[in-house]
Amino acid sequence: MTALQVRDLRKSFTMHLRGGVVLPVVENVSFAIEAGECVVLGGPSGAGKSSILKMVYGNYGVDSGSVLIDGINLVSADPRTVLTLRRDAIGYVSQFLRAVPRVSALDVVAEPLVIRGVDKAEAQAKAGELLARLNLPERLWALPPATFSGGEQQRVNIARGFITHHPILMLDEPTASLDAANRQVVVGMIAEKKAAGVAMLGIFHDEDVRTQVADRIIDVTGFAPKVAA
Ligand SMILES: Nc1ncnc2c1ncn2[C@@H]1O[C@H](COP(=O)(O)OP(=O)(O)OP(=O)(O)O)[C@@H](O)[C@H]1O
Repeated sequence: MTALQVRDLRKSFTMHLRGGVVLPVVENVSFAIEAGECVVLGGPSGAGKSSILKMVYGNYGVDSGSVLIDGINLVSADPRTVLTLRRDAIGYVSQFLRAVPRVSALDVVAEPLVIRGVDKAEAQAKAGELLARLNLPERLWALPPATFSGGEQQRVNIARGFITHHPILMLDEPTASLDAANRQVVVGMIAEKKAAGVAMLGIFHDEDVRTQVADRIIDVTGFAPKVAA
């Protein structure tokens, strides 16, 4: 079953502070992701991997093209529909945690479940399970993550992104700051999402992780804009 269909996306950036210079980034971006499949975007730095991920999630506007989820085109959907899709259909695990002051790591992780109406104690229990699995020392759970190390913050972020069940999940370098042991924990968590039928689109710079998780690698240099003759 196709979970996500991307058709003919094109993106350029207009540099308004640079006399309106237009920088084309990608064009003709088309691919589909099946339920239970993990597709990884590959290609050199600056080729447009992050831009594609952000377009698919609706964070970046596009020049043209469509992103279809459940028959809805996220690119042209109104903001309320985009929010509904993000609540129910498509999740995003970013590379960095947006730490909220005074909220404990446990509650940062539990929050997406609480927002969806899960009982707070139950959500915290699930959050604790994930943090334990990701080897975040229990003494840190009650503290706000603002002062945590890069790898600790990333693990809080991963736990927060994986605690809900979205049928589609964007993974933006979720293992970038992790040590080898925790990278393997994340590889295992991704395998479980696959088994649960989740369709994933990700960026992984770590080659070892990439080979373990990717069912298919899309080289985004194939979407480089053709220079006008
Ligand atoms: N907000 C922006 N404004 C202007 N140009 C941008 C913006 N975001 C990205 N770009 C440009 O678009 C191109 C693609 O960037 P992008 O971050 O998508 O590449 P990437 O393949 O993810 O790179 P990396 O592997 O280094 O993260 C780059 O040339 C970058 O300078």
